[in-house]
Amino acid sequence: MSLNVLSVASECVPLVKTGGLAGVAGALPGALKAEGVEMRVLIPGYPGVLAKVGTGETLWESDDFFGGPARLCFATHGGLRLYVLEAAHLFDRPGGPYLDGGGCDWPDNDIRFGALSWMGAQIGAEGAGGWRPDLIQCHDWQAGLVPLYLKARSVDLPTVMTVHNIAFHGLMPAGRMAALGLPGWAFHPGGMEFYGQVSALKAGLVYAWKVTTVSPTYARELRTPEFGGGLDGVIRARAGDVLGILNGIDEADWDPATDPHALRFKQPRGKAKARAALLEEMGLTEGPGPLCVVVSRLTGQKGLDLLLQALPDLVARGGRLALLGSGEPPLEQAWRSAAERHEGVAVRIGYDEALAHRLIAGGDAILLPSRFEPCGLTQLYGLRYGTIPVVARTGGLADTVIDANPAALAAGVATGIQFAPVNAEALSVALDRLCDLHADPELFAKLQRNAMRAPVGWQGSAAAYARLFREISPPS
Ligand SMILES: Nc1ncnc2c1ncn2[C@@H]1O[C@H](COP(=O)(O)OP(=O)(O)O[C@H]2O[C@H](CO)[C@@H](O)[C@H](O)[C@H]2O)[C@@H](O)[C@H]1O
Repeated sequence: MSLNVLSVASECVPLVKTGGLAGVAGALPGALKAEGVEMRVLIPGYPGVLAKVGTGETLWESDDFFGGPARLCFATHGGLRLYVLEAAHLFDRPGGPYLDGGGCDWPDNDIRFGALSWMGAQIGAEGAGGWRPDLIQCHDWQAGLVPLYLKARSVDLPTVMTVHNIAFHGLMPAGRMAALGLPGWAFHPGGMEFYGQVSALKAGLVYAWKVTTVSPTYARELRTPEFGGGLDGVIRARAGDVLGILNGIDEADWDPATDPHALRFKQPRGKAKARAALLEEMGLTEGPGPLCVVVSRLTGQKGLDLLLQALPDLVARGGRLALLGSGEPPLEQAWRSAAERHEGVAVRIGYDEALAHRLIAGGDAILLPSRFEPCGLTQLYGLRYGTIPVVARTGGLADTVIDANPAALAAGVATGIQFAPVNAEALSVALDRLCDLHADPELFAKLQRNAMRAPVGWQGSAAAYARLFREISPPS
């Protein structure tokens, strides 16, 4: 029997993307279709979204929705069925979904995403345009208040809180509770309170029926003070309800044989042209070592400051590095200077989807020295393109890459390199191992073939989500 699921997300590919959450929110509806789940996505009507989906049918409207007029409309785009929350006073702004043009959080993000969550609960309670969800999936803090809004309305609808990154809590001053229509009874340490403030993510973790995160290892790590971001106690308290389900990637979008952005190939040996084109595009010369690539947000999480420290060793071994990223200004600056200092290093600061494809197609290896990584997507793209992932042994990186240790090499199952602990020395050793493997073309090609065969799609994970959804929503 078909199951209706509403997914509430602050970003969704192909409409708006700042990071991995958008890829997951955009891919899950398609992947779940085969499992008999109809998933519709509720997203904010940012200008870029409205420009793409146009004016849909109005399903709900109000003159005073958190301080201004708003309407909910239904639209379809690229196979997605969407509920778009149009509220100009909240979402019609320049800049990104969360930050203004200067890179600062919008001061009313709590209201903006509180409003999104309220609308999720509204659709849960009353349906929209004749469609009613059997369950709501809430992505990260921006949708964290949905389960609480439902509870406050005494609506007993199953909810799943999905954590893509526990580092973002969605904190708001307690004084905002009235404006957000949040119930005072939930403001205590066992509820939504986090050290005197409201945490939207904590509300989701406490009041959702189930909690998922994007890899089994991250699900275990979240129970520890090191990775739990102050919410490890809540996760431990709900241990029986927390499940790690690995992300997949969109295998049509990320297919080396059909990629519209890069030179195409089917076998590792076919990568040579994409590699040569990439060296040229990035202004790098051929070297004796591997061509390493990075596509990443530039934040402390991603550990790229560690790579800056390990860089001289890599370059000394004839390695090359091409990096695409944007994020924290000091890191952007440090990478710009690294490119000036080292001839073998090229850096592009910015967000560029097409270049990301060319980097992943042309690289020999993709580097993810993350301090924590709930799942990670670029190592999965790397596997699919035979671009060997060199990863920190944490979260989803530990779950998706098989280290090329002697046993795995002998068994013919190795797909990449893992390192631990996550520091510059261990990363240097890993890069040294990469150089050694790369120096043996036959062995390296074997690794690449293994990588390209590794399962990176949604199939298994979509089935796991569907099982969980069915387990908690009784047949209607
Ligand atoms: N400068 C740039 N130009 C072009 N594309 C760029 C880019 N910078 C990043 N990207 C793209 O953005 C996405 C990043 O996804 P990740 O999973 O690697 O990390 P993120 O930390 O955003 O996601 C969080 O959520 C996801 C989804 O659950 C988890 O996998 C992850 O571990 C968690 O931290 C990838 O699709 C990547 O190609």
